Amino acid sequence: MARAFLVVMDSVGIGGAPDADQFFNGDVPDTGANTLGHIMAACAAGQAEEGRSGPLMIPNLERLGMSRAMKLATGGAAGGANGSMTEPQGAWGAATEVSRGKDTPSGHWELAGLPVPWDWHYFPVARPAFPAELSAFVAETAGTEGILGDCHASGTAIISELGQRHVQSGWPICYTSADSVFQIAAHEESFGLQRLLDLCEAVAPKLHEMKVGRVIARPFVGVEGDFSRTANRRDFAITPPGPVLMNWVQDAGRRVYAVGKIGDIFSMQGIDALHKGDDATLMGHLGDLVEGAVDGSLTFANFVEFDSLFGHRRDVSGYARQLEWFDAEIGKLIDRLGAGDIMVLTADHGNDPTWVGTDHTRERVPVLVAGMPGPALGLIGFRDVAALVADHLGVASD
Ligand SMILES: O=P(O)(O)O[C@H]1O[C@H](CO)[C@@H](O)[C@H]1O
Ligand SMILES: [Mn+2]
Ligand SMILES: [Mn+2]
Repeated sequence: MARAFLVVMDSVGIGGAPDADQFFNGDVPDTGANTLGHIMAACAAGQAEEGRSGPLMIPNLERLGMSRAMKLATGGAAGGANGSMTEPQGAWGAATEVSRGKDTPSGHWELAGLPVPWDWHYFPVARPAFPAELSAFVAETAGTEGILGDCHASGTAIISELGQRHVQSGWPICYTSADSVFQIAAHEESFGLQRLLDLCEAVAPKLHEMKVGRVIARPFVGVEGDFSRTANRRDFAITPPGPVLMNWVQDAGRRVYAVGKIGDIFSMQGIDALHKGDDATLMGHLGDLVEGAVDGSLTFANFVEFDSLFGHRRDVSGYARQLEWFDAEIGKLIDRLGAGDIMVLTADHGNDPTWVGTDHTRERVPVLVAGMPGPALGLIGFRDVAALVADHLGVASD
């Protein structure tokens, strides 16, 4: 029986969102943002030479139609990592989001068939960013006299700025971004990792009531001048407000495997087994599932490091390296798919590393389907990805 692998390259947008002018990095609208396109251009211009060199080489994504998808998304010139516009080997298209958020849960829920039915709550770009009553509640729950931060920030910048004050005072560092998030950074040793996770879990229901999408634990280690975040991040997200692709698959008696952040993003809804780790580890898990996932199953994977390590950090060379690594690894897995399997490669939003600010960018995303030769998918909606997967598995999509 056919299997499906749905793989989200977190933040690998391809430009062209028709409503980009309504989304911002600071005061600057996202109009013209194009994560992959601008990385390709920087590479071709010799401006992404750290740890790699020359034009972006992503031959496996190219053979599935990446450049064509970008041309379709933007209505513009082909671009292309290797300049090739050869006939794609799989079905390909570009998808547009309707949910009113350019964040990870919005993108993933809609890809799983459930556009977000509400407006998220965002915190203002001001100091303090949080209502006094909320800050007091967080401090009281933490058992501290107050909180640090209370502003929009980049997570790496704020631990370097406030890490030492945090270690000395014991107060948690609370910050937000253009996403609907409440993030708490704390030192794994001086504050305690478990204490941080417990704090996030305890305050999450109140923030979810406010329609803040996620409370995120951001543990870090190190000493003044050398603080660094660890892999122990945890997201406490609002539960999806209705059934999603994974429920449809389970309801048909099939098995659902999740790889990476998918468990957090969907609060484990509709998931039988979860595999976690950094992206290299996740690629190993995905390979094991290409070998061993049972017939008729869905595997839903997220590779987050494009976004977290490079997009938010506006690191063009790093993003290009990650794309080239991912392309080489995913190419091996595509070649190992069984007869009747499909692998859908897509993304949840953009995060253009050449753009201003440090936040996501509103973009269309690629939809490249290995194992499904056929006509171009054209310009579709995010939720059509769920329908495509459900249809392939032969499960009802409602
Ligand atoms: O700057 P860091 O802490 O990585 O935060 C980023 O990660 C958050 C969640 O993905 C985004 O909302 C953005 O703020
Ligand atoms: Mn994301
Ligand atoms: Mn992000």
